[in-house]
Amino acid sequence: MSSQPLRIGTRDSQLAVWQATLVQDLLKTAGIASELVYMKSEGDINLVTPLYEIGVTGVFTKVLDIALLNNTIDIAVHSMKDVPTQLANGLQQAAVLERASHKDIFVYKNDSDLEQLGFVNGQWAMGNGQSSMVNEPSTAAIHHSPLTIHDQPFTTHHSPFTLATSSIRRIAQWKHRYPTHTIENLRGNVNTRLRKVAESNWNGAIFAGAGLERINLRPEKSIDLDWMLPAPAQGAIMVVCRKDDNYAFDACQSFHHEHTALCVKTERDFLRTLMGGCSTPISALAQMRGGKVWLRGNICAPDGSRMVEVEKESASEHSQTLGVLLANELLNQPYVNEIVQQVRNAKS
Ligand SMILES: NCc1[nH]cc(CCC(=O)O)c1CC(=O)O
Repeated sequence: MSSQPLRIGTRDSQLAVWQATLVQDLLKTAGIASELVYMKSEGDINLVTPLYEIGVTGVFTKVLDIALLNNTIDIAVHSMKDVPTQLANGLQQAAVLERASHKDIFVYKNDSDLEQLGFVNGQWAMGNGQSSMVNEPSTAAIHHSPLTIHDQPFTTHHSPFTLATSSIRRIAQWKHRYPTHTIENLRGNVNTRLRKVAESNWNGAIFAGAGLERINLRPEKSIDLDWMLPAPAQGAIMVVCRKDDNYAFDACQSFHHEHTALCVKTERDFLRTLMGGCSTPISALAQMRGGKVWLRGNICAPDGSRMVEVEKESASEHSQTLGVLLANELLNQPYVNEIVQQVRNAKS
């Protein structure tokens, strides 16, 4: 149908352009011509009223959603963790790329800071009440939701420590582990945030490992936060197209990564079942293990005073519903409804 190049919409940050260029290269490998269309995520788009009706949400994705629906681009490339769990009406997922690192990382100034965080001899000390590191989950064959209620912080010496991040999810998990630390706001794209950290007196800041690694900006002084559970779909890239656009959809199938798509779907089902919307203190990580899907997820009180975490492994026939199942198990645990209420109140 189309001999015109596919128009790939992207935000104009370095990371967004890198991700869109990756998709362009993959399309080229599949013999499909494309071009990049750059958009500002905060533009002066005069469509405010219809937005609600067409179901557009998401500060990073809105402009590209509208461009798709207005037929000025054919596909949009997003960091999947920024995409609302409910896509705008008229749009569909065309592909999910193979996941890069899902981890949050800590970018720091001085090696002595690591000791203060309990990272000694190349290992994270466990806080009281902490279970295994999230990136080394238990390998028991099948287990049904062994539950851990984490309500005791990691304790270390009480020197002042300032962490910079604006993510509710990262703040909550950090405060849960280090309740005495000070948190500073840090906004902007990754380049801006790295610069602000370098110019500040803060001890350090948290970034998504994938974001910095993709554009070769991961500093030497950085460490994987193996105890922190990531945002649902962190490290994955999603390509979106119009629902009726078979050409664009088909064009993306050569790089659709089935395992990644199943894992991030599971994480996003977990998130959606607990609470619609993004920027919540809800974390989740799903991984394929010997043909099964393993999922761990948690919700934190925004002030870090509590964290409730659950995990479950599913035979493949149940993998489509694992995220919903685990979220419902979490909702039945003590404190969770209370935390959900706190989060809802904080958002409205
Ligand atoms: N919310 C911003 C955002 N969205 C996606 C990434 C990084 C890439 C990814 O997670 O896939 C980042 C930056 C960060 O969290 O440090």
